[in-house]
Amino acid sequence: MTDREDSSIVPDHSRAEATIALASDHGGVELKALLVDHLRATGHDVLDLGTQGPESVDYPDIANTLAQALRAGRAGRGVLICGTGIGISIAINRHADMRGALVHDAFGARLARQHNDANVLVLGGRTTGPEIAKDCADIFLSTPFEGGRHARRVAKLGTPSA
Ligand SMILES: O=C(CO)[C@H](O)[C@H](O)COP(=O)(O)O
Repeated sequence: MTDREDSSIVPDHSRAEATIALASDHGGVELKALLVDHLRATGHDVLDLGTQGPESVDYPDIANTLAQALRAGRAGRGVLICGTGIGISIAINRHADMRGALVHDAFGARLARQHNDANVLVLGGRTTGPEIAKDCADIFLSTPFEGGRHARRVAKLGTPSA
């Protein structure tokens, strides 16, 4: 049997692409746990990158860990959470290949995909309630990018000129 015939050896990139990576600092750890359970219960493959407890950790480190996981192809999209979502949003958007969208409602979650082709949903664990967060995650993960005029604008995000 060749490697190509043995599915245990050939990496399943389509499965990794469908995987959702989640990560939070201590300010988002409870909401992350809730979303991990929710996404698994609704049939998603989930990669939980921590943190796992109340100990204080630094949100830039968490954002960098998630960026590395997406870049390595371990997941196709990410969810990041800190207390407000602000710090971890700033941190993830320092990576040129990451488009993190700090979202507070369903409308923002939908437009973050349709217009911005965001690959990382950012939430605030101390600002967004569990039902709204689940709604945001469901919409974010099921909404396609519209392309067209938005593709031109998204392309410009990668080439700041001033
Ligand atoms: O929201 C955040 C960053 O934007 C952090 O979660 C927050 O600053 C952590 O604060 P503390 O150390 O007081 O728990």
